[in-house]
Amino acid sequence: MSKHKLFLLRHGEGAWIKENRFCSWVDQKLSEAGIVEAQECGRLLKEQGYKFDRVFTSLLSRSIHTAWLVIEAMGEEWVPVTKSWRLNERHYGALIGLNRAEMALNHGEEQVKQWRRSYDITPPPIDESHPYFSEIYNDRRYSTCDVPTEQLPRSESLKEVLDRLLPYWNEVIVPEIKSGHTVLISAHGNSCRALLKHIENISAKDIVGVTLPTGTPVLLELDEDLKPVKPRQLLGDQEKIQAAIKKVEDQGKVNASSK
Ligand SMILES: O=C(OP(=O)(O)O)[C@H](O)COP(=O)(O)O
Repeated sequence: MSKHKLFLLRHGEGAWIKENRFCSWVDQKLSEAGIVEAQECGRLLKEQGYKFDRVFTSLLSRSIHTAWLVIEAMGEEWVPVTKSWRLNERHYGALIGLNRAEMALNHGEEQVKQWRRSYDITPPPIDESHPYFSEIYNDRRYSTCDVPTEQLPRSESLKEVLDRLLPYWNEVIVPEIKSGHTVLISAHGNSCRALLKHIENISAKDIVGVTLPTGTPVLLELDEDLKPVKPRQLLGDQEKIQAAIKKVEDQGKVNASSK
């Protein structure tokens, strides 16, 4: 029987989604469309009668703004919001800022798919010569983390995302859920995929086929041990959701719309 409801949300569209660039730890804001997506998401959740007691976000503005817009649209701005780097998007290393369609042209679509969706392939690391290195590592927010800046990732596979996320999940989020609180996690495509892999016990092979669109809440109904009691539900118009998933998948093809 379902005892707990947990909501995972990939933030609304970010500015670089239009440009088809790997965004990752670069702090791009929501686009105009992303703002609307987050507001519509909040309205949908309200209409369906859901309420949150705790909200968790990454340290990246797009996940924080999405959370704010959602709870504002629900008329629930008072709900506590807690932020951690451990919910940040996967660190895409040297791929940060690159265009996916150009990458597919240069390295092949299959290689780009492996970089994007495989479980244990780590992209090449970012180094000091990378155009976004200092913007990321000199940002004041990363001096507040529970590890020194030098120990923050320089590139991550999905497995490595799960490794850094799990302590936070187990020590901070799980106790909130078990105490009876309904939790929204407003995070990113791959930090949500890592968490889904863990909660739903998805195999390394099958996680390759899991893609999350922006601004679409994923409802997980869990038993007292936080095991799913039914398949995950992506809330909203199912046709639009399927089209949005395909659009994300197609970003890694040579003929993707924005190059
Ligand atoms: O920043 C990113 O994800 P986000 O938009 O969920 O924060 C990544 O660049 C997503 O890229 P991917 O869909 O190729 O894994």
